[in-house]
Amino acid sequence: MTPRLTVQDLACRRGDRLLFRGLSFSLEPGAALHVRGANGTGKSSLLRILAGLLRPFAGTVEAKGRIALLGGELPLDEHLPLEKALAFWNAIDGGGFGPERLATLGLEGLRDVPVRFLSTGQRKRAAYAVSIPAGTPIWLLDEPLNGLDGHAAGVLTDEIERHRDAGGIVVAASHQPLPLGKLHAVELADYAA
Ligand SMILES: Nc1ncnc2c1ncn2[C@@H]1O[C@H](COP(=O)(O)OP(=O)(O)OP(=O)(O)O)[C@@H](O)[C@H]1O
Repeated sequence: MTPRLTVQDLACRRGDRLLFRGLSFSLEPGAALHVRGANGTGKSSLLRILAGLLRPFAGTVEAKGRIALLGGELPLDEHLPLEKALAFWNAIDGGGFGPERLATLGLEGLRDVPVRFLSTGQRKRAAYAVSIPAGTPIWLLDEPLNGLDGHAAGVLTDEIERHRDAGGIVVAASHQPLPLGKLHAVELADYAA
């Protein structure tokens, strides 16, 4: 299936505040959208709407293809060693984080370390491992490079670009510049209610 992500006239309300409204875009294979905006403008909320985890206040989201979300939290048991915590999800959805994936993400030396002891950047790399399964066509990435050192940021940037070259779609929310080619951008302040 050729992936596509189309949003029409989207509005988001959190609590009693309308964060943005009138947002529309359509992404084709290979496209990447940078969602920009100051803290609290609704970047994470938009990603959760796109992932189907939050109901929009108005408008529609049409996704063709499976969606993976790299959110702000690490969905791993904090008390388990990293390898066992990942294996839990591997058993459930046949995730693709074998030894090769751990090596790519620089996690192979951390298999026996309890998740709660991982550093900020290590947690981010583990989040990629568990949240972005190989072969998922639409990637939603919340602050994709925050906390990563230069090497890890390069590895993940290359991975994102390879995903696009293979026809994948990326929506990345960040208030920092993203070193990705041919980026579309949307500034949430332009859609503030
Ligand atoms: N469950 C909730 N109920 C009410 N308000 C919420 C809820 N979750 C988030 N908000 C509010 O919605 C607004 C947008 O939050 P969101 O996390 O989407 O912003 P953001 O642009 O991603 O911010 P940041 O750059 O700080 O990560 C914030 O003011 C936040 O307090």
